[in-house]
Amino acid sequence: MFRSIPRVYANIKISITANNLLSRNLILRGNFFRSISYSSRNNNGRYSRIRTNIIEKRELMFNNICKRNLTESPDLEVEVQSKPISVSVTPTKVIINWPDDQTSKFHNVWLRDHCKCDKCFHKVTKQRLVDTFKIPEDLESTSVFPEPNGIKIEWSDGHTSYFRWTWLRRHSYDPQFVDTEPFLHKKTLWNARIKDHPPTVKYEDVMGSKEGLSNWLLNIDQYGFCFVDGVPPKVRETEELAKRISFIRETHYGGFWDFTPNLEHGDTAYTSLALKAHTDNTYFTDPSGLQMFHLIEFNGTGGSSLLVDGFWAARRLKMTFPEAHRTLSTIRIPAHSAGDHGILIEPTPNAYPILNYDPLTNELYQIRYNNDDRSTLNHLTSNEVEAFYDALRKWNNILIDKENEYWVNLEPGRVLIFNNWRILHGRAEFTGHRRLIGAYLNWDDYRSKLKTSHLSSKEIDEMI
Ligand SMILES: C[N+](C)(C)CCCC[C@H](N)C(=O)O
Ligand SMILES: O=C(O)CCC(=O)C(=O)O
Repeated sequence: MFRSIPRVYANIKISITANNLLSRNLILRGNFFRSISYSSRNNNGRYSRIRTNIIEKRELMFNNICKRNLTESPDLEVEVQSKPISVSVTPTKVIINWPDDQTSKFHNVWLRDHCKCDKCFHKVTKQRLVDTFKIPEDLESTSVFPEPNGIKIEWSDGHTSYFRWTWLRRHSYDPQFVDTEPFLHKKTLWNARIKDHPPTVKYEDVMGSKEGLSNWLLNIDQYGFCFVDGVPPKVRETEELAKRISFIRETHYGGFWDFTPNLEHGDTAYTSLALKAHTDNTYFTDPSGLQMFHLIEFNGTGGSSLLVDGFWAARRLKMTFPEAHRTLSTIRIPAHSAGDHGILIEPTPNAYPILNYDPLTNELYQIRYNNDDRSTLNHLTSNEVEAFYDALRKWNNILIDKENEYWVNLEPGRVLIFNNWRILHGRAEFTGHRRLIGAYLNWDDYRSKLKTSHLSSKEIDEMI
């Protein structure tokens, strides 16, 4: 547990004197330290800031307490580090020095544009009310008054803003500090050994409480899939379970599906053929985020379900064949769904890489892979064609490695839901009658429910 962290109080007054000379006396009296810093315009008109810090030994203790606790929760980092040591201003910025010796610089226009007072930000709709384009380009702070939990800023346009230290620390952009969604990034990659302890929750927990729903969603986020046991093997209850997360995504296959191998739709899913590991909807610009399956009737042979952790496979590829990994992260693949009369679905732009990384965090966020739905490769150079097929073979070898394949027999009462942007799924061929029901859910609606089922409204306000 965290020891109670001493609070640091700040009592700072900054004033801008007349004839534009900037003289600032920052007197910061806190339990641990005093800091006196001031800026003045020197002879050639440039601002220089001289700061003398008198830091007593107790401040080191403060830092040590902070450091020991920081590793345990990035959110704590926001809390603990967001009690500034000193604040200073320039004609265009407000500068905050944090206890960990980090310094954030915020443009005046950025702060004014992000003001969260009732006049500038709609408390209910969480939308901006301030007119960004009426903020003076030469906006300056006329006075700044830091308080225990935040800072009040009076602006040259007559407006007053208030920002919580925790919000400023979380949204600092120069530099950036905190991963604003730490709990969403705890991923557990897995291989075939997951069969010994697949993530599983109970239907009555999911339907019965917010905690049950949140736990289900956190499992899906962490493992990429989760079973729900005890679900009545019926359409209504299964559809209700899907809607526990969000409304169902309608596609050209309909909304909530209930299908058998009767080619009701022009897709091999509606046959008894084997389906290799794939993700669905590579032909949509925005592939479904979650896919739910409930096998409610089956009397035949075969038909086992396959799951492969695409994030695990991508990591294996990157470690063993980095060049192939680079190829599949860059070469864009076209896809189509054209089996139904009057349907020709292709994404915009018309091709995406199989492995999609966030250009900002360099985190793998989406796998788009269905070799059967891949369209004609008519846009690659000769070298790219050779590189692509070489990389594809390496990728496929990882997907079909028994070490990485999790085969499981779905059965009535056990619902499977998985992240279609991460988990590849497939099916063994089968004979006989097989009735599968399920649904797609949108990615953004899933992530929204994941956050709102886990975060308080105050935490959500901190994130936006
Ligand atoms: C709607 N339902 C899940 C039954 C079938 C979807 C068809 C799968 C398609 N080949 C794809 O990979 O997206
Ligand atoms: O029939 C199954 O078990 C899965 C079908 C499938 O892979 C799909 O609909 O995308």
